[in-house]
This record gives sequence, C-alpha cells and structure tokens, in this order.
Amino acid sequence: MAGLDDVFGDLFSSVDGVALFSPSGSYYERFADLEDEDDAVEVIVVGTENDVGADTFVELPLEFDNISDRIRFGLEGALDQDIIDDGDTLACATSVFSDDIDTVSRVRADADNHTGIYDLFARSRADPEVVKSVLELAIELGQKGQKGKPVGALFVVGDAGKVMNKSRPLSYNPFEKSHVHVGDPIVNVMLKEFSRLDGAFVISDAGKIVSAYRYLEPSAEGVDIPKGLGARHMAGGAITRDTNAISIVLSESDGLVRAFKAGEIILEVDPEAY
Ligand SMILES: Nc1ncnc2c1ncn2[C@@H]1O[C@H](COP(=O)(O)OP(=O)(O)OP(=O)(O)O)[C@@H](O)[C@H]1O
Ligand SMILES: [Mn+2]
Repeated sequence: MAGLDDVFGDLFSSVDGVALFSPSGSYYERFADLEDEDDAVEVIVVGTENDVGADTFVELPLEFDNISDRIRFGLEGALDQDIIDDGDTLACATSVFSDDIDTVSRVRADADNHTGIYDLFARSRADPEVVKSVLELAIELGQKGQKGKPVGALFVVGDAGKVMNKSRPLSYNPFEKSHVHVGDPIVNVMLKEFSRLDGAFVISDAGKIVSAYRYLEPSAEGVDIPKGLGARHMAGGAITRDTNAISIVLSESDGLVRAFKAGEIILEVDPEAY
C-alpha cells in the first residue's frame, strides 16, 4: 500500500506557490527557509495582519469564518497584486479546527471564477476601511439585534450623490447637518438605534453618514435575489447595479449579512459564526 505521504502529497506536489493563512511565526519560518532553495516555491502569507513580516502579503479585511471565502479572498488578492498568475495552482494552508494550520487545499487560481470578494473591499469606490466598518457593524447588529429582537438593516456605501438621486426620504433625515462617520463608536450606537426605522442608510466613499430613512428607487430589472427575501434585498442589490455603490444588507428574516456589488451577491456571512 502506498504511504499516506504519497497519497496526500499530491495535494501539494508541483504547486506554483504556497499560501499560508495566518501562520504562526515558527510555522512561517519553516517556509522562509524553503524559499531560499533553488527550486523555491513562492510563499504568500494571507491574514488580517502581517505578524510574521512576510515579504509577500495579502491583507484580509476580516478573518472569514467560511474557509472558501477566506481562500478566495486570498487568491483573488494575490492575482490582483500580480503575485500569482491566472491558472497557477496553490497549496492553501489554513486553520479550520484550531488556531494552528491543520488543513491544506489545492486550489487553482482561475480569473474566470472570480467572485469579486477582493474587489468588494479593495476595488470599490468607498474606502476599504469604510466597507470593513459597515460590514462589522452589520455583523454586530445581527448578533445582538435591537434590544434582543432580530433587526434588519440596509447600508448603501459609496457613490452617495448618485444614490441620493435614485432615492427619496421617508422621513426627516437625522444626519442632515451632521458630519459624522462610520467606525466612530458613538456613531455606531446611533446607527444601531436608527436601524429600527424604515429605509436605507446612505454612506459616502469616505464613510460620512449622508442619510438615514432613504427609500431606494433603483431599476430592479434583471436583479436576482434568493427566494424568501423581499424588497430590502431587491432594492439593496439593484442600487449597486444602477450606481457604483456597494450595499450591505442584514436580513431580519434569516439573520444573514449579504454584500452586493454590481447587482450580485458577493458575500454572505452568518453573524452567529463570528
Ligand atoms: N426600496 C427600499 N428602500 C429602502 N428600504 C426598503 C426598501 N424596500 C424595503 N425596505 C425596507 O426593508 C424592510 C423589510 O422589507 P422586506 O421584508 O420586503 O425585505 P426583505 O428583503 O424580505 O428583508 P428581511 O429579510 O429583512 O425581511 C422594510 O420594512 C423597509 O424598511
Ligand atoms: Mn422580509
């Protein structure tokens, strides 16, 4: 019988590179030595922070709990930064069951299979930090709800002028004359408080809260949303096709947070998993 090394070895034989997801220092060191050899493979570190000081690094906006999202983000980022080429095969080493790396996936970086998860943060009109703050806020809101009750919310981020033109007020805008930004803890409390109210929040590229209570009126032709979801998701998806905004939607009915770009769902996260 072939040894296990022979069988599992196929997972990382003849790969073009190795992607290490949030490796510990000592784990990374073992690869750094390998890189100095003649038949060196490229070593890419992917993580929320470059703790190990790797030369080749792709920054994650958050530790995706879903492994395929995590790997896709890393590979789409590496392709975008020209670290790897379309068609390259990578051994992606990540942790699933503990903090240590315990899993290797052999993945081909296929530009045609592009999900847009990296573009959502790095190539949206809005500042990546703003996208990240809004996503975190939506996840937090999904975990806690409002006073224990599940709550829904719709955040439209970026291209605010155009978004305002494709929407109308449902009520007095509490952010009318204010200059407040997402990410500020007090503002986050206000946003959570106002999430009980109808309509969407409109946020600028730089994170300024432009309006609450906005009723979106994009053309929804040809926008598909999962069954069971309604007007909030339809409007949230469609506005990202009509404008260069992205949207982040927390569903009151199924509790999931979804991000839309160009009319498509790019990311779906379960707040309870964070
Ligand atoms: N065009 C719109 N613009 C802004 N907000 C909207 C729009 N349509 C609906 N909403 C908001 O979404 C809320 C929920 O609507 P609906 O139940 O149809 O959406 P949904 O997609 O099923 O979302 P959920 O999963 O949260 O129920 C409404 O009460 C309203 O506040
Ligand atoms: Mn609904």
